[in-house]
Amino acid sequence: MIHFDDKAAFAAALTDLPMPDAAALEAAARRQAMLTKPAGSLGRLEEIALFMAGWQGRESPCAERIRAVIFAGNHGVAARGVSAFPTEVTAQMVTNFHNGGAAINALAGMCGAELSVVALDLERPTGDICVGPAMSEAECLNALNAGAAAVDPALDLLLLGEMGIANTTPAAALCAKAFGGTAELWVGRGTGVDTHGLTRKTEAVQLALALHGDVCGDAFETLRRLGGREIAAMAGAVLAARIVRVPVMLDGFIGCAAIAPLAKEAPAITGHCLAGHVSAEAGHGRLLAALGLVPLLNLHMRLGEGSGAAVAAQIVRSALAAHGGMATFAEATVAQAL
Ligand SMILES: Cc1cc2ncn([C@H]3O[C@H](COP(=O)(O)O)[C@@H](O)[C@H]3O)c2cc1C
Ligand SMILES: O=C(O)c1cccnc1
Repeated sequence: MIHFDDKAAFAAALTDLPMPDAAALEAAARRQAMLTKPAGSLGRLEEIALFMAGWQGRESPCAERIRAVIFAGNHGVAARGVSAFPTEVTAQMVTNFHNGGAAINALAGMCGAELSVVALDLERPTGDICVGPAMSEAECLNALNAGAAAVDPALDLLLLGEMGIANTTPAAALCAKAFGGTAELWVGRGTGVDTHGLTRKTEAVQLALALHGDVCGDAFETLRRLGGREIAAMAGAVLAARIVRVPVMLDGFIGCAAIAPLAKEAPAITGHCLAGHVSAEAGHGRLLAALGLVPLLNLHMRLGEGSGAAVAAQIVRSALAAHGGMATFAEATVAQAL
């Protein structure tokens, strides 16, 4: 299991990212070329099969062991009226996840994922990012390691989700810090705030950037100051998954914002990540473009929880079913292209 001993270990891991298995990639590409279809006719399904082959290190990758992890955390900035819902909903939804009643329970079931829920100190919200750092160094490191601990090297695919009332606000701050642009450019309606709520979010992001913008020296410090526990956990999970070459399916705006500070330092961090979907949250499309990711789906979802990632995992399963299950031209005695 991966564990980051201190922030220096986290920073060091970010500068030493493993790459996919070139031999497996080549073998998978050779197999792909022999399957009974015109070259490229399965479009992105072919790319996904090669992506999975490279990270799993085998010619015929599989999607049997899929885990969806939902990290939950509470946010001090919620007190500024930046969400349409009260903060109790975070813990209530955690109970709902355990009872099987949330969207992600149904959707994880459909893609064959086991669901794991990691509640991170819900009774202790982070500090309000407008007046101080979200977390102490120890809290941030703990959150990163909670994410790393959710990564089992034996997984075929890891889906990352989150639950945390108000977390689209720190997510917007992380995007603005990593990729520039005004607060307005990155804030969106989240759970459905009205125009006044949107103004309060914009102001909160502006205050947070004014306070921390110049002192976020690296990815750890940025996550610590502007992020939140579930956000840092997703970042830790992405980096840990990379170390053990487990491919990751990202979900919506918050999950992608979690890796923005990492991507600013090490753009290659997205190499083992697929973007499940582009959510309806205003900044998500722009964020995906900045991360260099092309979403698999655009279903106008704006839920979080890993819901879009779980739907997209079914596309991965389809890609691998074709890649592993189709006959070759030789096996099926089908004539090849002229
Ligand atoms: C019942 C309910 C279930 C959810 N599941 C995910 N979210 C999503 O909404 C929150 C972010 O939006 P904001 O920043 O506006 O609070 C996060 O918890 C996210 O996971 C939910 C929100 C609610 C209300
Ligand atoms: O993009 C998301 O995942 C999202 C958007 C709004 C609210 N919660 C999550």
